Amino acid sequence: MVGKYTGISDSYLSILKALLHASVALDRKLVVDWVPSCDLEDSAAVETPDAYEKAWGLLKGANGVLVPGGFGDRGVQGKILAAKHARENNVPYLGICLGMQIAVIEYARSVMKLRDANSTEFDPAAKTPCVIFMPEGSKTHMGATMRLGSRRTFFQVNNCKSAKLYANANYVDERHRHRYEVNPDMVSEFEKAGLSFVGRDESGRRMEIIELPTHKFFVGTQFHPEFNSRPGKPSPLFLGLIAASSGQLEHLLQRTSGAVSSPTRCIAGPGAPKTKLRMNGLVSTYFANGSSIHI
Ligand SMILES: NC(=O)CC[C@H](N)C(=O)O
Repeated sequence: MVGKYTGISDSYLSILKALLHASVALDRKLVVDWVPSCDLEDSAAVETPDAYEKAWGLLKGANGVLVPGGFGDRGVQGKILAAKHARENNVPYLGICLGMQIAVIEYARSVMKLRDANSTEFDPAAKTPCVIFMPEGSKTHMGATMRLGSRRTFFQVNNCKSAKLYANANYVDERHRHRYEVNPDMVSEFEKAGLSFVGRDESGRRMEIIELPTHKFFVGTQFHPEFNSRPGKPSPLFLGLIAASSGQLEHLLQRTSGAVSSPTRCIAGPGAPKTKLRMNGLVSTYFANGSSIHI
């Protein structure tokens, strides 16, 4: 988990719970390594070399990377570097809200060679504004100008990983909390360069889900899937992240997209599950030993 408030354990509580719900459903013991995004930045190599080494060591050792939501520019460069690491090394990535926006910025800068690409949240005069303030908000009044609450996302393609995880639904309702969005005028340029916008709002102009089809699991959402995750009803995208991080994604996608029916697993011996119950078509089992996955 690469964030700004990693020292305060409650800051990302809903994310942590959502990771846990998904890990339980997939029989994996969750291990979260907290990586302060500032410590990944070049300046940290000079100012706090021990913290820099530690942060990069944790990031490179992770089976999956999650960049949660956030506001303001402190630590943003570190989050961009984390997204780049995940993208280039085929490490499963889930970017939520700001975590999606910085993945878009990273793609523009590294792949499309648009070095000036930025969000106008961090640089209001950005030459290549790939994330912009939503037109209907007020720049001067921060109160009550956020796009908040449950909104509908329509899948644009049905063979993408996120649509399969949501059981091939035509649309999903998830909760929002943001002021900025992907610049709709740059979307076709991004798509030509290989970044897919697989979920959009009803107008088709507001980007809700990004995916890199060639990557093991590289997904970003403008919405916050963690807010709808519950024990026994894990968020589909968190299931996807945990499954991809523990080598189970193909199997999970076959099940969630209805390609195969849910098999019941039989395991005998000392590592046999203590409890077995069925949730959402997933066989959920709890192991005494528990193979761990690191996020
Ligand atoms: N919740 C978030 O991550 C917000 C992202 C970004 N700061 C925005 O306002 O759009």
